[in-house]
Order: sequence, then C-alpha cells, then structure tokens
Amino acid sequence: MRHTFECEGGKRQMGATDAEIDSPKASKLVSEDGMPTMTGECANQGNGTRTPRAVNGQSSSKRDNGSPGRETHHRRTRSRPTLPASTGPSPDQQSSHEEERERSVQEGVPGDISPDMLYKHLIDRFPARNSEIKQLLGFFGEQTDLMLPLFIYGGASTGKTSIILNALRMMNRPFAYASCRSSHTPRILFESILNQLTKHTRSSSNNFGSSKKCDKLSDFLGLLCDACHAAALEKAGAISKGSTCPLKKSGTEKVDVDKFPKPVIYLIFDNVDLLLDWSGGLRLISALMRLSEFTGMENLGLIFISSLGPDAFFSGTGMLEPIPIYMRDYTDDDLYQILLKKKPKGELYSSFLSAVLKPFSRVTRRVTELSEALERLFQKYIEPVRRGIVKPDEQGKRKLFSLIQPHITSALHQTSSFLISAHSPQVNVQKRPYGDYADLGFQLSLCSKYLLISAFICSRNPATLDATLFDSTGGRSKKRRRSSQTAVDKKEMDMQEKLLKGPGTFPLERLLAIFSCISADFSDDEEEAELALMDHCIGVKVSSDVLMQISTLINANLLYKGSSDPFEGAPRYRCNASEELIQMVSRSINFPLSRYLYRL
Ligand SMILES: Nc1ncnc2c1ncn2[C@@H]1O[C@H](COP(=O)(O)OP(=O)(O)OP(=O)(O)O)[C@@H](O)[C@H]1O
Repeated sequence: MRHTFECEGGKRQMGATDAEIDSPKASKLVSEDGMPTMTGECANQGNGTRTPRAVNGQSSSKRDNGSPGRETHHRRTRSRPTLPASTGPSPDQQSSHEEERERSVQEGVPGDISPDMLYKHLIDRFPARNSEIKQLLGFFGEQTDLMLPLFIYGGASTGKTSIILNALRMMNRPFAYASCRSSHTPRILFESILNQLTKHTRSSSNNFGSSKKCDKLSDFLGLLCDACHAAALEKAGAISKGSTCPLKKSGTEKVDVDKFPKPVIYLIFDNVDLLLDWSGGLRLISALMRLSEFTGMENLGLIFISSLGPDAFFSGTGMLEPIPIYMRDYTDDDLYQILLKKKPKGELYSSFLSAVLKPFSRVTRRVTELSEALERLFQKYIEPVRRGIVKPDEQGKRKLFSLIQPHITSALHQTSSFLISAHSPQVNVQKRPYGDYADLGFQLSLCSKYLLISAFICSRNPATLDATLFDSTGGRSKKRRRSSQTAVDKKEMDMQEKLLKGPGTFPLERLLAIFSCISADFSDDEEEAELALMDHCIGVKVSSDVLMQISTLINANLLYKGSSDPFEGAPRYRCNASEELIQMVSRSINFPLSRYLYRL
C-alpha cells in the first residue's frame, strides 16, 4: 500500500500522557501559542533503508565513545507548556502520585539537544541511574531505528516511568502512554492510546468521549494501524520540514511516504504487572507484546513497565521475551544523592540527610514519600536557623541535630502509619478518626494478625531477650531483676539509639518461633477453628499457608522483606507497622502486647 501526506508540521504535541489527553484542561497543554509543539527535524537516513537495532542496545549507526548517540540532524528549540497543577476530574483521572510524576516529566525540557547533552541532562535529573539511562538511549537510537520491545522492571518509585517519559520527550519522539493503574479495563487502555495518537482531547464538547469506541483487541489492532499511520505521517511531515531532508516539499505537495523510513511510534504500557490480575490479562499482554506482528507495523517501539520481573509473565509460556532492563533499588547513598539534588544550595540539608536518612529509608525507599516525610522534619530542623537562634556553622549543625533528635521517632511513627494506611486499602486508617480505631474491622486473618504482632515484637525487641520473654513452652517468664541506676541509664540510651535506628530486621526463623509462642496461649471459642488451623500450620513443617500470609503482609507493605544477606544467605524481614497500628490489632484479638514488649 502506498501512502501520501502533506508536508505540514503537526499542530499539536505528540506523546501526551493519559492525564494530559484525557483531562478537560488538556487542550491548554497542546499549543498555547497556536504553534506546533513538534520540532522540525530531518532524518539522517533519507534513502529509505531501515536500521534495525542490535540487541545490545547499540544502534548500527556509529556512536561517540561513552555517549549514547551521535548528533546527525538539526533540532529547533521549542519551549514546552507545563502541566496544570490540577488536571481536573476526568474518567481516567490518575492518582496524585502519577500526577506528580507527570509534572516532573514536564520539567524544563531543552529543545535543541545533542545525544551527549541529552545523556548529561538525564543523568543530572536522575542521579544513580547512569548505566540504565545509557542502556536505554542506546536502544532508542535514531528516530527511524527499529526497536525490539523493551521490558523495564524494578521496585516502586525507582524512576522507571519518569526516565522513559523524560527521555522520549526530550528526544521529541512520538509516543502514547497508558498506565494499567489508571486505565483499568482493556477498553480504557485501548482508547487512551488511540486518543493520544489521534490527538483527541476528551472535553465537555465531545461529552468526554474517546475518539473511537474500542473494547476488543481485534478492533484495537485495526484502529491502531490508522492512528499510528496518522501519527507517523505527522512526524514525517515535521521531519520533512528540515532543510536538508530529501522529504522536503513545498506547500501542500504530496509526498510518497513509503519511499522514506517511517519514524518509530513508541507505545508505553505502564504498571503491566496489574494485568496479571485482570481476567485474560496474560493473554492481553502477550498480544500487546506482538503488536508489531499483528498490525504489520515494524515501526512500533513497544515499552512495557512493570514492578515484577519478566519471569512473572513469560516463564514457561514459550513467548519471545522482550529485552529486559532492570532498575535496581536505590541504596542509601543513591537516595542521599537524589534527595540532595532536589534541594539546590542544600548544605544544611546535606547534614540533615546524613543524620536522618538511614532510619527513614528503612520505613520507605520511595523517593517521593521520603522527600515528603523528610521535608516536614527539615522545616523543624532549620527553624532555629530561621529564627536566628542557631548559626548554620559546624557547631550550629551539632546543636540542630540535638534539637531535632526528640522529633525523629515521632516523625518516623507518623510516616510509617501514614504509609501503611496509604499502601494497604484493607487497613484504611487515615479515613477514620483515632477514636474509631477499636471499631475497625480488620480484613486480616487471625493468623496474619498474630504474624504481624510477632513481626513487630521481633523488630522492636533485641533478639537476646527472646529467651527471657518466651520460655520453651510458649509461656512468659515473670522474673524481673532490679537494675542499678547506671544499668537503667545504659538501657535507656540503648533503647533511644534503637528507636532512632528504626525497626530492626530479623530472620524468618525468629518470626516463626515467636509466632508459635504467642499464638499458643491465646484463643477463645470463636477463634478455635482458625487457631486449630494455625496450630496445624506451625508444626514442625511450616505450611505454605503461613508463608502465604507472610507474603500478603509483605504485599500490603506491613512487612518488609530485604534482599538476602550475603553471609546468612537468607533474606531478613522488618515490621513496617507503627506501634499504634499494632496496638489496634492486638486490641482486636485481646492480645496483651505490652507484656511482650521490651520497655524500661
Ligand atoms: N534517580 C532519580 N532521581 C530523581 N528522582 C527520581 C529518581 N528515581 C525516581 N525519582 C522520582 O520518584 C518519583 C517516582 O518515579 P517513577 O514514577 O518514575 O517511578 P516508577 O519506578 O515508575 O514507580 P512505580 O513502579 O510506582 O510506577 C518521581 O517523582 C521521580 O521523579
């Protein structure tokens, strides 16, 4: 089939996100000055030959040493409009986290940018991601280079989405983005992609409707071909405006587009791990992976973003796996660099971070959550400097630290309670006033409640006390020795230090041992059946049931499972729940928590 197009620049910005496109206010983003937001570009290969990308991520075109690509065409600078603070209500409205992310994506985008500058800008914007960014830019190559599907995976808030979207925006590549979190049915997912490719803005004038109704994959394939073709033509039109490009024609003269390589249209599917919970989700993702094959469009750049690794999707399916790119978790040093970057001229912030980051990063390692939690504490920290009571010199910093110390523990507790309520829809604490806690019907099973309490005890108490608190039959030792004043002082200091460090980690065996002790003594008639099951579970061989409950607690972010210790070889766990929450859980099952907690 031969296609023709008119050599005119696109009138609107390509690759707008769900939030932009679906928002009633999105039209503002498109072209406030009535000018096209795409830059005039000219493909470096005007001879119609395509450049397939090598699997190692390097385009077959030559690259500068250490740089992700080579400048081969001219770009015009164009300022980009910023996303409004609130995108207003829309059927596809994204969560505040996603809105924040979209805003960050829009941050100062230079227009006329070489691959070297692009790389430098990205590693500056996203510290601790140098190698991943280099790898990614290698896969993108030039704008007409074909790309194998990419599978970007890693933990929450590791920059997977922001880095991809930032890179594509800065390269001014055409793309459509859909998150399976906000687009929670196949229909919304398909329509969101089509809306973006066809520049359709949902607004009151079209009753917030999509460009096309599309709830079947077969319909999507057909409509996607047309939408991508239109987007490619628009991009090629913009390319043809470059003065040295063989595509350049004057006015509205028709050009045979099949003679020239089509620009790659990138389709980004975010949070695809959620597809595993959709009925037929696995089939859908395997179809999405093969979109190029099903539509016959080789110029599709498919990018899948997931918090689960490829094994969760492709293991044993016989499917051709996309190229995996792993975004590793951030270390404390990485988090320090990232947070510091957000505070220019942050000398005081640097010493503040050195003092408090460690305990907070044990509660959450998500960049946005960490920076929000620390910001509140930082305001307290610098208050004496603002009021002129303390000077920001070395001595002053020590004073500031001693002043902030008493606030750290409560800030940690506040943060962990807030995060638990935010991450666990079942334990919806923040919507209830404090007095209602006792009435909250926890959706946790009895077994999970005991496990959670056991985890809290493990995290709170030193392991050396286990033998004192729990005797071999599961009972509690009532013996208590009187302590001297010095011993009490030492204990107090130890305890303060422990609280400052945040909840401690423990091995699975310790959790199960304490679980077995505390669950043995407490039962009533109503709970007998479940406890009987528990007794069965905690026999010599721990059944997979208990392990499943543990993994549920991990998924709800109530329990944290670390990576394996290189010496012990087994992962260590930590309880993320606040004392307030654990007390609530204990009350709900009449468990005498205070008897088991190490206090002075
Ligand atoms: N290396 C980094 N430097 C600066 N900011 C970062 C970095 N990594 C993540 N962030 C910030 O963290 C926030 C979350 O990032 P992003 O949404 O891209 O992560 P994600 O891995 O896609 O998360 P999720 O899996 O939850 O969707 C964004 O505000 C982003 O700017």
